[in-house]
Amino acid sequence: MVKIRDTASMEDTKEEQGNFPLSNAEEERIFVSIRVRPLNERERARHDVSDWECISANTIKFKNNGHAEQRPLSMDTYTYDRVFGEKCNTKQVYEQGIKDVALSVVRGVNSSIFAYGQTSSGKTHTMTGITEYAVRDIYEYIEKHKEREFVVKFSAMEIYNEAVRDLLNAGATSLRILDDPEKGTVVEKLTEETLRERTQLHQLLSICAAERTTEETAMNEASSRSHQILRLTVESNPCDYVDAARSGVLFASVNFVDLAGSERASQTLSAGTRLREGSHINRSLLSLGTVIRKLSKGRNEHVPYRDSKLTRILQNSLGGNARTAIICTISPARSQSEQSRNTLLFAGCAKQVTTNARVNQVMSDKVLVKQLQKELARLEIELRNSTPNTILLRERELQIQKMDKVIKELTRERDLFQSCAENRHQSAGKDQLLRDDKYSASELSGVANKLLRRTDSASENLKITTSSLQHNGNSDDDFLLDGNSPTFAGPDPCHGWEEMASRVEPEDDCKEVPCIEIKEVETDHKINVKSSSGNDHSELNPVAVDNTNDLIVYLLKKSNGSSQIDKVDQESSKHPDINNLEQEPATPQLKEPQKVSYTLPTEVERKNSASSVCYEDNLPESKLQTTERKSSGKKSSIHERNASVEDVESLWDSDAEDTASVLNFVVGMNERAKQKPLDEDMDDIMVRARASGINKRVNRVKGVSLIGTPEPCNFERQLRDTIQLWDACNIPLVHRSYFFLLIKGELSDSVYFDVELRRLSFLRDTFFSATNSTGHGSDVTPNSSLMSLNRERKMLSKQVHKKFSWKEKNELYMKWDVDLKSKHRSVQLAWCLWTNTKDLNHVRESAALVAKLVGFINSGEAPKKTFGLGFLSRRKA
Ligand SMILES: Nc1ncnc2c1ncn2[C@@H]1O[C@H](COP(=O)(O)OP(=O)(O)OP(=O)(O)O)[C@@H](O)[C@H]1O
Repeated sequence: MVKIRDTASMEDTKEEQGNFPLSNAEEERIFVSIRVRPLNERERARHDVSDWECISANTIKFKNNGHAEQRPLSMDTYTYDRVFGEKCNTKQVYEQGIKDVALSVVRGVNSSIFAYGQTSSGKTHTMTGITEYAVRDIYEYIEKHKEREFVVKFSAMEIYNEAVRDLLNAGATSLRILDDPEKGTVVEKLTEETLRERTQLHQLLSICAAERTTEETAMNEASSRSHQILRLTVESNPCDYVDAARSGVLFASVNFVDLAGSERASQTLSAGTRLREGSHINRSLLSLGTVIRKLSKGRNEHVPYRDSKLTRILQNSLGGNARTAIICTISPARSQSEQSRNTLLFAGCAKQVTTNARVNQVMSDKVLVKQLQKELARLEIELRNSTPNTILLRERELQIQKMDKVIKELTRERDLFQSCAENRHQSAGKDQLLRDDKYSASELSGVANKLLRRTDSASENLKITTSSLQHNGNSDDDFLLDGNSPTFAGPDPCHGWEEMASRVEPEDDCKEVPCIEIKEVETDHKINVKSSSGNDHSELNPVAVDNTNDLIVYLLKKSNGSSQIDKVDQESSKHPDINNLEQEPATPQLKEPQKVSYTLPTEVERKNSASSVCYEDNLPESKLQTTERKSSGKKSSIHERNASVEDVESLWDSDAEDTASVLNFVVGMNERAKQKPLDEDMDDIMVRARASGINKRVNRVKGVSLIGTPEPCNFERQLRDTIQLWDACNIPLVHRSYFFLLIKGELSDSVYFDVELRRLSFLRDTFFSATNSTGHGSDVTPNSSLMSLNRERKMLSKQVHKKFSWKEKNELYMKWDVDLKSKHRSVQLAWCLWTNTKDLNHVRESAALVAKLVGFINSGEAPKKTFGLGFLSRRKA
């Protein structure tokens, strides 16, 4: 449905549309007119008088003429759209209102013209003329507008006793009433008429008019007892003043309805067939009246259109999609006054009814198919033309997405570096102070770089081999492997960081940082000689022993015998705690030493003992001799001199405190033992050593040669095994750091190592045995451990990147700058990765821990090489 457009373009059609304004046709009242016929012959014969007078164009007045017997009417004037008196002809009735409604059909607007009134009031007489005029005007309009195509369909039906008959097909059965969603109520089996059938229509109308003329003479005897409907349906292409698509078809119909007489049955004095006819007529008219009355009230209540065939067929015309005009005909005779009054009341109700007419546009099947075909062709053309563009567009969208990603990544990096730059700028003052400090971050980071590089080369040789012992170079590049540094078989924890360190800040200065000497490591571990490896040392061959400790024990046993060792143990049990010697002044009275039985009962230890490479075992005899010569070159040869306090002091004062030197010393002691009992000299040595305040070295001497306290090789082995297991189990650096904080160079350290080794071996055997085939022990190579570290680092890196937002990371970096005083981004990042946590408090604690570690390392109290953060240590002054 398309609403009628209220535009100036409609003005040119007003002339032919008459007075009925189309612009207000969207919602309008039913056009109601009254026509009063003249008194007919019969009425005149009865000397009936006319009681109705049209006092204006739209007002009719009842003339009471002073007849006393006449029941007074409730009102005597009635106003309608138009009233036509006795002297008005049908053409005037048509021209003054009906024409405009009837011609709406050519513009696609439904219309209906009713004739309502009592029998013989002139309904048929009026409608016959109006239909003729309307059809004539419609055809004239069609002929006048040759630019438009019209299809006119004509049908005539009769509703008689609630049955619909086709008046143009006498033999047809009753017609069924169907509901069309687009065209409204239609009657099946419509007879189509074209312009060529115009003659037939006129013939029909002429016949009707002739019949009515005959009826006039017979009056009620020829009265129509049915409702006759002539329907003219017009299909056309849209006119200019309708806002409709050109491809649509206007579809409208005009109904000319000649109703049956509205008189009451009682007034007809009929019976039988007439009564039955009247009941049906009254039923239809009663329904029509009810519909009109309900519509006139304007309420949204149910309108009983389906109560009768008449109202059902005229549903659209009554308050629906149609313009409607009702001509109420009345007889002026006084004898018909009450009927006339009823008709006027009906007209008054009808006047209140509004309809909502619209232009009906219907897509015919042919037009619809054509339109769809056109649309399909257009879309196909568009698709063909747009295909390359679509592909190109998608490619460009992908490019844009990629560029967006790159831009975001670059923006992120830029922001990160900007924040770094700001942090550095803010801490410039602090940096200045740090530069003055020997422990400045830049120095540390530079040192870290260099150490990392060195560690890299060193890690390739980390397996303890004879060659590593042979290495005694003093060059800075090899300082990590010099004899003063504790060596271990595991991979360097720093190794995995070197790549990041060198990548992030390759320009860092590399400063030499000598390792903390091994002599600073307090190795006060006591070892129960008998349980060091579970071997029977009395049967040991010096070449076949597994480790240094076993070798020492073997040598001692060989020189002094088991009884001597037992004696030493007994003697040592009387000695005071060696740790107390540091705090207490030197005194010749020995305190009872703390006896800590260091047992290695675990399978891990036993495996290590069997698999770990022993310095001495792998030390070729020729090299050993070389070492001995070197030692003898510096100090008086132990082989040549018997061990004495001077020997011990000079030995520990010397820089050659490597394991080989210790072994040389032990060998010398062994040879000396062959000549003279050892206990006297050793007691003498101990007393004098304490007096000279070199208790650490005394402890070490004791550990090496007298009472079996932990000696360097054992400590190194524990450390090495621990680190290997750390690597094998991917133990985070934070744990390693905490562990090293426990190590204070005391006898109790062995307990920590023991527990740690047990725990790690359990972890490795339980969780890492399947994934890490190399496991722990000599199979762990630096390369494999490095790969493991890198894997762990990558894994943690992913986790950290997921866990930390950039804001958190920046906060973390800032915290690092403050706490660690390190601008070395790679160190910070590495720590961040290793800590593997999102809890910033924990990270801060870790940072504080690292700072503490750095201080710990710098103070010389920790074996820096054993720390993953050893490279952070400063150059010794
Ligand atoms: N305006 C008129 N001028 C002259 N004669 C008229 C007029 N109206 C009606 N008549 C005549 O009155 C007679 C009855 O008219 P008509 O048949 O049209 O009435 P009706 O309302 O159709 O009756 P029915 O309901 O019984 O069909 C006819 O002979 C007709 O010629």
